[in-house]
Amino acid sequence: MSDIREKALQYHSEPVPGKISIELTKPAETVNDLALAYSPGVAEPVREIAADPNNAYKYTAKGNMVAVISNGTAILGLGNLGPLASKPVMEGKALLFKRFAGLDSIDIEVKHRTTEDFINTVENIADTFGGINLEDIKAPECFEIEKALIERCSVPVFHDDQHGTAIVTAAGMLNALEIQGKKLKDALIVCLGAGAAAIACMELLIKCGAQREHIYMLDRKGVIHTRRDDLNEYKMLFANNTDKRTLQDVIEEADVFVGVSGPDLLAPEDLKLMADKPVVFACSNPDPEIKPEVANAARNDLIMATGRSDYPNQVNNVLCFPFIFRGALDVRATAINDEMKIAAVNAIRAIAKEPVPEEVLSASGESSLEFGKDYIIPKPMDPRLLPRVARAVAEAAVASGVAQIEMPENYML
Ligand SMILES: NC(=O)C1=CN([C@@H]2O[C@H](COP(=O)(O)OP(=O)(O)OC[C@H]3O[C@@H](n4cnc5c(N)ncnc54)[C@H](OP(=O)(O)O)[C@@H]3O)[C@@H](O)[C@H]2O)C=CC1
Ligand SMILES: CC(=O)C(=O)O
Ligand SMILES: [Mg+2]
Repeated sequence: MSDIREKALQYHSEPVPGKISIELTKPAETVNDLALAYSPGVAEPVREIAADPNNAYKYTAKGNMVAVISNGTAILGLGNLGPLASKPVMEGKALLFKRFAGLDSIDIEVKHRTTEDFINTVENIADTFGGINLEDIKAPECFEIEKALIERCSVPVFHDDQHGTAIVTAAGMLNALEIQGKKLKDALIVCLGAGAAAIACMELLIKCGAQREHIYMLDRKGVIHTRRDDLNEYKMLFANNTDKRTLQDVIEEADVFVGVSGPDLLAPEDLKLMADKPVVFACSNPDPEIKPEVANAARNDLIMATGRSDYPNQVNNVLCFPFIFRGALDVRATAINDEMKIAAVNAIRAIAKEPVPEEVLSASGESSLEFGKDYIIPKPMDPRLLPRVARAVAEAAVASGVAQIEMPENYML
């Protein structure tokens, strides 16, 4: 067994299987405790909630609880391996919610026959939670699922692979282009992948200033162009009127490569065709579109990021989802809208430009980190992410009218 395989399997199996458990927040030792926790005392909050559903926030764990829900159809870049196989990733997301934002989270893996079955299942359990984080659901079904659930649920529903990835990609990209002396509005962009992450990343980059006609998107069949007759409505939005057909055709003189597709799909020869000072985000997990050591051997003027923790510049939705849900739940936002997403982009990118705390250096095994080629975006364990991103998101929710309560006094200060 390889070193990482052996260590990972041991980590997941010992001392107890899995990565999460449930803890009690109230005493449950005596007859009196049980008379409050269960029968007869529990009837009182039941009556309160039946009279006003908002009382669930007062008397249950709902307001601090996020469901991580998947059907296992796009588990990282490993593909459609089914709901049960996605459980380690979903437990992992729950671990990250708790570790980074103090949010309780439970993973739910759903078997279903039709897309409508999945939507109904989630809709029917949504009120139990403060928010729903959809995860690793493949395109194009993920778009229909998220849209239907946003319409039908009163708690925020957020497909992390779309919007969490897009927020972190936009934050990292704006910083990387700034370091390379380029502007997003001028950048020629190649996006390998045309699924959940790709469509959302490109849409958010456009909202941040990129030009749609400067983007070439590719799927398994090559460049997405107007003469193809096999495009779904989401890919159609990125169809270029062009004669270019292959990755090699479009990557020539490109400023930016975003990979949200699969492993080892960008060859060093392709990378050499890019413009001076390119930005390469090879974000497929666990294996990127090009390994940093291969990319850096091919040219030395690039900024390189991956989705992994073991290389510099981790562009991964972990930098977003714990904090955006924290902010959303703390003002009881009914949705996570564009204003909240852009607030998260700006808050994340600003932190990378400030001196790095000692504890982050120590947790990263680095003696120094400074805004530049190898440090375009904060590390996930940076303690400034929680207060800064959550506050920015909560303020944006209040300002944009989706918060159901006011900003808590001195929130995250
Ligand atoms: N770093 C991060 O934070 C994140 C990274 N990702 C990574 O992005 C990747 C995609 O995830 P997601 O969008 O959720 O999955 P989807 O299944 O929704 O989309 C996958 C897309 O990749 C395309 N693709 C797959 N293989 C190839 C190939 N050989 N050549 C060109 N295109 C290819 C598919 O093409 P087609 O449409 O033709 O099938 C599809 O458009 C995964 O590797 C995942 O790990 C995702 C989310 C977050
Ligand atoms: C990071 C993540 O969510 C993914 O690769 O799917
Ligand atoms: Mg994912």
